[in-house]
Amino acid sequence: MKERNPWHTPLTIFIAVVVRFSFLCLNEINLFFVLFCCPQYGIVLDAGSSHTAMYIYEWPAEKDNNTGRVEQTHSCKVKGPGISSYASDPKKAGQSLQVCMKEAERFVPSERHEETPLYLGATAGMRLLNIENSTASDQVFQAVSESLQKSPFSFQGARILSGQEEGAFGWVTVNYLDDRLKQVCAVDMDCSGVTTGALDLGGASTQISFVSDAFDGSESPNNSVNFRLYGNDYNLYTHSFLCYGKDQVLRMALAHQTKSGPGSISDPCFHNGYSESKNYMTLYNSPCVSKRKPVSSPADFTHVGKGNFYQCQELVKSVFDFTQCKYTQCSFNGVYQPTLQGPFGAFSAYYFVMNFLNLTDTSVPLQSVKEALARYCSTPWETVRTLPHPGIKLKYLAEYCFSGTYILTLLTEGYNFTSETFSKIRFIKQVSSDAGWTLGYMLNLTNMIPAEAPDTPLLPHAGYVSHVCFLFVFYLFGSLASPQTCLLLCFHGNLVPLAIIFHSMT
Ligand SMILES: O=P(O)(O)OP(=O)(O)OP(=O)(O)OC[C@H]1O[C@@H](n2cnc3c(O)ncnc32)[C@H](O)[C@@H]1O
Ligand SMILES: [Ca+2]
Repeated sequence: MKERNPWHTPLTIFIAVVVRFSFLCLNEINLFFVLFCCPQYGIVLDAGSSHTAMYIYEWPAEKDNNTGRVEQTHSCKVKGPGISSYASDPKKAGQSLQVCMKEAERFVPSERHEETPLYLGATAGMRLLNIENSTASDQVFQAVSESLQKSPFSFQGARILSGQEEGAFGWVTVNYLDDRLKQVCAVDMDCSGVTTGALDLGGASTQISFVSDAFDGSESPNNSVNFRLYGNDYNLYTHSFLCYGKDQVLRMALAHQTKSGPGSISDPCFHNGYSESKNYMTLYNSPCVSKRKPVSSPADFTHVGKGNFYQCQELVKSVFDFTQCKYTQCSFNGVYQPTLQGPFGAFSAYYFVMNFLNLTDTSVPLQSVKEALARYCSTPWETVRTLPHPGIKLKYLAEYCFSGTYILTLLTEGYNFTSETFSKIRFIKQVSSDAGWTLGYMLNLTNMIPAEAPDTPLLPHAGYVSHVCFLFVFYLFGSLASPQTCLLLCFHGNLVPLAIIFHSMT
């Protein structure tokens, strides 16, 4: 007769089961906490030409974040102009960021402050200041860096983004938010058609970025950016036009009209009845126009509006150079551009302006959009000014006719969108997070988008919860049924030492 194992008593079996449960619980609770409890944070300051904005991003703490769940949880608009405007008093540039940084301290839990990366990226305003006066640009960076070093976050540096980076990270953001990057493409299958192009219109520069079959980078390597994201290769076309943001183009249009130094101009891009005195020095105080300053002019000129969209369109066209192109095809100013392809997301000023004008519906024929804008431009300034527009600055109100005309001219004459392809554009402000380069920049710097697709996709959270519940129930019933089943289940949890104990008991 087989001798009874002295360990095989109800008490030892009970203890073993309890120990096993504890291990299982610790294991699963640990994973549960990693997934649900302790999010991580990242902060990006977008130091644009017109203003600075702070964005706080949050994501689950799991290491290989390929779940596409980085979310913008808060944003803060810095009061005052962009940091490049503080060239004559750089300390103020640093001080201007403090209110938003204090806000960040409240929105990121204090126990996470130290490990939260903080980045500042500057765009066209600082690019222009750097061209104009690199010492002043260095001093502004010094001041903002000193100010950000005082924050409790892990400051990772302040730098100027190249135009190419600005365009490429804007494209990454749009496609990440649209969930376009994780689509699995079969070998030799073309994945380019499934991405969204990005159109960003700032105050001092504008970017166009898209994937095109017709572009392999060979014709114009400077416009080519290669990405490998989630196992897919992308050869992105991107170009940034410095001075073609809407504020600098307005300067160029005014410079065009004041090149002979008159005391008054009649501007078709401003409403009839608009009349403002403007300063020549202020107008020409930018590298985008400084070379064109008239040799003799009074201190000021009177800027008078005459509200004519079609004449405004002709004026705006004069800021583009369509005469030279050494490539097979160009957009403008001799810049190569392959044939447009795919849907496009247009954000920043594209959205602000078209949204104000009620022209974001691109299923409306392009001709009707132009007619609507022509009607708006011919509205007297007195009517526009006195209609209720809560929260809209008077300066923006005065400029919407010009801005809308510039946007349509840039898209159609500049980038070659036609009546057919215009409908492929979506004017967007947000897709859960704001559209812009900041999210793409942070995803890149924190290595959040893997080059290769993961072998086994992570369990979605709902799946994870059912997994834990299933294990508990399965294990409980199995253990109650027999110690042998209990032994078998021990291996499931890879708890080899516990399994050895069980083995000695049976
Ligand atoms: O990219 P850069 O060129 O550095 O410029 P930025 O980052 O400062 O530019 P934004 O996208 O923030 O804004 C683009 C332009 O839109 C203007 N803007 C912002 N809000 C607006 C609104 O509600 N209506 C009209 N224009 C607006 C702003 O002054 C800029 O001239
Ligand atoms: Ca910008």
